[in-house]
Amino acid sequence: MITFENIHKSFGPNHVLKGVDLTVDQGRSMVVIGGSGTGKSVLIKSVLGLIQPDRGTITVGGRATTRHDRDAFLSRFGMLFQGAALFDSLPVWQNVAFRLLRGRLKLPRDQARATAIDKLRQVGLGEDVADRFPAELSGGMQKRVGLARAIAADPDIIFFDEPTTGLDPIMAGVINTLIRDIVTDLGVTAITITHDMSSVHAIADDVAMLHDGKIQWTGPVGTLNDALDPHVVQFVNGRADGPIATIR
Ligand SMILES: Nc1ncnc2c1ncn2[C@@H]1O[C@H](COP(=O)(O)OP(=O)(O)OP(=O)(O)O)[C@@H](O)[C@H]1O
Repeated sequence: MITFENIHKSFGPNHVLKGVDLTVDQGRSMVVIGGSGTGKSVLIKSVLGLIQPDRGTITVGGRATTRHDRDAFLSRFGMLFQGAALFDSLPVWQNVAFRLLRGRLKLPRDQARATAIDKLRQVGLGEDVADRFPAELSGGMQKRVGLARAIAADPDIIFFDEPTTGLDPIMAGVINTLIRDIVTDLGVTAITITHDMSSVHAIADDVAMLHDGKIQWTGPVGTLNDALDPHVVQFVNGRADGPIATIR
C-alpha cells in the first residue's frame, strides 16, 4: 500500500501540492488524472525521493519513504517514463536489462540478456529486436521496450507516466491493454498518470483527480462517469467550461 498524507510542495512561489491525501491499495491500479502542470509528476517523483515534499508523509508498505534503505527501496520500483526515455547508444536488450547490468541487482551478462529477451517477449517483441537500437524502432515498439524495462527487475510497484503520449489511438489501445495485463498478471501496485480517458478506462481500478494541489475526487473507475464532482465532470467530458480554468 502507498499512502500520501498531507503532501505539500512549492517551487518558489509556485505552490503545486497543497495537502494531497491519497491511498493506493496493494495490488490495485490507481490512475491519477488532472490538467497539465497540476503536479501529477511531482507526486510520483516524491515517492521515489527525486523531489522532497515540504510537508507531509508518504509511506510504502506502512513505512515512511524517508526511512527505507534507498537502494533496496528503489529496487522495488519499475517506471515507464514519458516518451519511453531509452538510451539511444545502447541496444534494446541493454536498455531492458539496464538495472540488471549494474548495482545491487546485477546479474551475469548472459543471464541479464536472457531476462531481457524474456521480458521483451512478455510485451510482444521477438528476440530479433534485442540487438537493434531504439532509433530503429517505431514509437509503439519503443514504448514496449520501455514497458519491458519497467518489469525487468520484477518490481512490486510500477509507475506509468503518460504511457500513451505520442501514439496513435490503435497503438495507444495496444499499450493500454499491455499495461493492464502486466498489472494483473504480475499483481503489482501501479500508479499511472494520464490525460487520456481511454487509458483511464483500460488501466484503472481506481481513479484520483488532482486539481489545485489537492485530490478533488477519488473512487473506483466504475463510478467515474457518475461522479458529481465538477472537476471530474469537466475533465471526463472534455469541457472548456467548469472549475478547471483553460487558457483560450
Ligand atoms: N524541479 C522543478 N523545479 C521547479 N518547478 C517544478 C519542478 N518540477 C515541477 N515543477 C513545477 O511543478 C508544476 C507541476 O509539474 P508536473 O510536471 O508535476 O505537472 P504534471 O501534472 O505532471 O503535468 P503534465 O501533465 O503536463 O506532465 C509545474 O508548474 C512545474 O513547472
